[in-house]
Amino acid sequence: MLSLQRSSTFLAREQRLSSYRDLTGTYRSKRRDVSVSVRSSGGGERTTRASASASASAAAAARGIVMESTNGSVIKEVVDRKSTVGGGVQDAYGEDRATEEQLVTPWSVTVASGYSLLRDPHHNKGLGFTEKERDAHYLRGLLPPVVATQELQERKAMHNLRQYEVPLQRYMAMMDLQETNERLFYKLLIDHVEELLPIVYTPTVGEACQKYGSIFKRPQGLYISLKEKGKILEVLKNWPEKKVQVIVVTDGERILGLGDLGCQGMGIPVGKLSLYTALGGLRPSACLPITIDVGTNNEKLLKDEFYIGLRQRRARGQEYAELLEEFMSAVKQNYGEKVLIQFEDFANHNAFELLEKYSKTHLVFNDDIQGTASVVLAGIVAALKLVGGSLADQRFLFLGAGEAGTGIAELIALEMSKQTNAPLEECRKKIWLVDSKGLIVSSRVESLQHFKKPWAHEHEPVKTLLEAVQAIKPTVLIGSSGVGQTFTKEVVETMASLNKKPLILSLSNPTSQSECTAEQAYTWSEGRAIFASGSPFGPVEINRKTFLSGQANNAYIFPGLGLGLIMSGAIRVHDDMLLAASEALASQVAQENFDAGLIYPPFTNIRKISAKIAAKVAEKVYDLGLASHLPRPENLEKFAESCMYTPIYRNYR
Ligand SMILES: O=C([O-])CC(=O)C(=O)O
Ligand SMILES: [Mg+2]
Repeated sequence: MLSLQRSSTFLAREQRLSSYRDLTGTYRSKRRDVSVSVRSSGGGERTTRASASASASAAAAARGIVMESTNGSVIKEVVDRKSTVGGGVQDAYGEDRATEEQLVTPWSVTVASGYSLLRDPHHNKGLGFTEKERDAHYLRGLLPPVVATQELQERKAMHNLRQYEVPLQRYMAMMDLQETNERLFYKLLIDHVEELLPIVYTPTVGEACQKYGSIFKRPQGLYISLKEKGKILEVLKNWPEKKVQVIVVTDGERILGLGDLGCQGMGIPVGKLSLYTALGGLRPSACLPITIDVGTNNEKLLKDEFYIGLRQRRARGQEYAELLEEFMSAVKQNYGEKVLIQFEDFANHNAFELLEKYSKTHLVFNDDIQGTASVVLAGIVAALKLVGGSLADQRFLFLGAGEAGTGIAELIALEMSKQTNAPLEECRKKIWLVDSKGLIVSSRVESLQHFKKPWAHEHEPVKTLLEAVQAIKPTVLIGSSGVGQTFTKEVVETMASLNKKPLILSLSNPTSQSECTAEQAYTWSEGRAIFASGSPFGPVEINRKTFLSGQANNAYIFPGLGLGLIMSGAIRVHDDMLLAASEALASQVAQENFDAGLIYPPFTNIRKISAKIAAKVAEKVYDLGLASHLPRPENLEKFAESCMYTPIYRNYR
């Protein structure tokens, strides 16, 4: 291990000299931001932003000369740890390989200082700037005298957050923190993951998306609308970070189980990516949230004066396909083929098509189809310890035959086929799906959408879920319908009458859309159900006995999966990687979890779990010959851990 120091040129004084007050007395800058390519003398190219008034510095920087600000201050900041692999030197993600000699050669970037430093969320430390830093970086007088540690700031932030009783207010406070002091935001999220996950993620993020227009303060992520057609590459270039490694993109048509929220779906990519960093250790600057706005068919939003998106109905067909094609090509052109693109919360019809089309040419995966499948398979495999029997001994019934339902069904069938050597087709026959028209059976095959066809087995028509439970006699019941309260008392009671330990998974999000609550599942099954849900439920007390339930949410999988793909330099996603992720997660359920009736490990250990998932995924990537970061690190789990971002404040010297 060695650490890389890079020197940063701070241009505070130049900034001041070139600033003036406008007529309203507001401080204005004469400079225009320009993109500048900064090349280290060692040859590794970095692109950053500098200012035109600093063009001399920029030009010098571009030639690899370390510039000093006009008063001569140069700041060195320690950047993320580097690891030595196979004699060459590689950064934590396998990027920018350089020799040791090159690494000690400084390269320069321009970073704000003084007043601007306090308003730069990536570098701000609040009251955490030391006396020396205050002197060196023009902060004297801009902060009160006290110097507060990050731990103290964390305690204060948590104290303040807990004063809010309304979850949406906590969400807004967290977003404010992310936008003002990124490292403190991640420290909070990592150290209090169980408490804060329901705030920055489901269920509160769902409400935030519904009200996104009215709570909107500062833009987060990148908006690409029909207006940007023909200019998407330019739009991507406007994003300030150049080393993007993962993009989460939505078109907002099916946000959780809340339906079409159009442009306001942005809360989802933002939330998912904050988990990539907090749970999976990807650097915040490597994460890019994107919302593609092709309109919305949500009448309420179209009439809402605070709506932030295009006020038109959704583009479909060729117009939609062309915009997406331009987007996908622009991403590859701008970031290369190793950037991971996670499709999130697209409606069924587009989700399957986009995945099918772009999985051949890009590093893509659909979290709702594949991430959910991987996490649910893990829960089922773990649950077998409590339920008994093998995977092939179970009968599965789904309510909901969309992305999640068919995605999970297919991954279960694949795993079953792997375990038993039975043909996939045979394994699928143990899995039944109910959609809005009843049980999916062969007599309906002509009218079924293509992704439902493999599940049309021989059976007489069955109209309702209850009748389907009675007819199929499942051991496992899975809700993926996006419709709340559909696992009725009769349905759960029937499951309990058929099974000693019925496995019931209510996956739909947010909490309002859950097929049943934890309390209902435990009460109606007389405490015999093994239950997990997509959104979290607290402990339930029945007859003075406490029941816990796990969260079957793709948040267990995508951060580790993403880390594994990125650290190995994967160029394609393969089903075997999803199975590997699933096995890795299932193996993390400890005896004490089982004893408490849980089929998932607690989120408190999630960074360790993510490292294990990443290692297993990377192993598959290497085994399948899809890795571009060579040579393969010897200990993948240690390597994954060493890659992970930590939110501790850095020293500016
Ligand atoms: O976001 C979540 O909590 C899980 C998910 O992908 C969805 O429900 O669409
Ligand atoms: Mg989703």
